[in-house]
Amino acid sequence: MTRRERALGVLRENAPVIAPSMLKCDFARLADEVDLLDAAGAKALHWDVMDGHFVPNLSYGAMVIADLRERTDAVFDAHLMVSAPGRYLDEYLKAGCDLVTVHVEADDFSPELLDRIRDAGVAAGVCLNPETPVERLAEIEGRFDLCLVMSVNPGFGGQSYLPGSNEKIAATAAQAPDAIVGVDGGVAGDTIAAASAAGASYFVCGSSVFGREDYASAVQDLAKTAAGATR
Ligand SMILES: O=C(CO)[C@@H](O)[C@H](O)COP(=O)(O)O
Ligand SMILES: [Fe+2]
Repeated sequence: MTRRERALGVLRENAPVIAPSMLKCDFARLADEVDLLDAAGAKALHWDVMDGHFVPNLSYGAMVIADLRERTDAVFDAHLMVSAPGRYLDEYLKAGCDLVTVHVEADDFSPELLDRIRDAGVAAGVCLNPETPVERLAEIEGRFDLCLVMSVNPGFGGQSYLPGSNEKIAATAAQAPDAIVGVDGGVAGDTIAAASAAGASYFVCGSSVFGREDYASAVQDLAKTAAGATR
């Protein structure tokens, strides 16, 4: 079984999936945070990679992700907020990521970039910034497994969920019915139900997990709220 097949199985069988955004964890205790999330039953960990160019912030890269890979079986999702994902992609594939998500707005984005991810046996994700229309998905139809709708401007955790994000989720689900629809930014107890009702099944949650003492109840409460939403 490829990493792609395993990851898509995990995300579909466990939907709605809460993926803690590691940007918001305590970096001084990074390995412990991964262990705690593993014990909390997190099915996916979302690694926000930032180059200080595509977004005005820096985070961590493939070497850090690789060193944490063996600590958990959770799906490793690398969200590449970098201007040149094509230049660095191989490092993330080698680091053991199961899902690699690239932005259509990146300088070297191309449909072939998504093919490279899948050819490596890894699930291909595509991400849309808030101002990017869902029509951009038409040119890459059938070439991605997950579409991540940014519900904040990328670069920082702890921002507020942008109005219009749920309409964008619904439009994405209509445009790409075979893909998993994810949402990233400001997803919390008061926003997750409407996002779920709009069609999202993969929820990146930073502050709403790491802001809680007990990660297991945070993940369970968010998943329960998402699952209880009616479409
Ligand atoms: O990609 C990003 C930000 O660029 C996100 O993954 C955030 O890190 C999510 O954090 P919260 O908004 O949930 O606090
Ligand atoms: Fe992210």
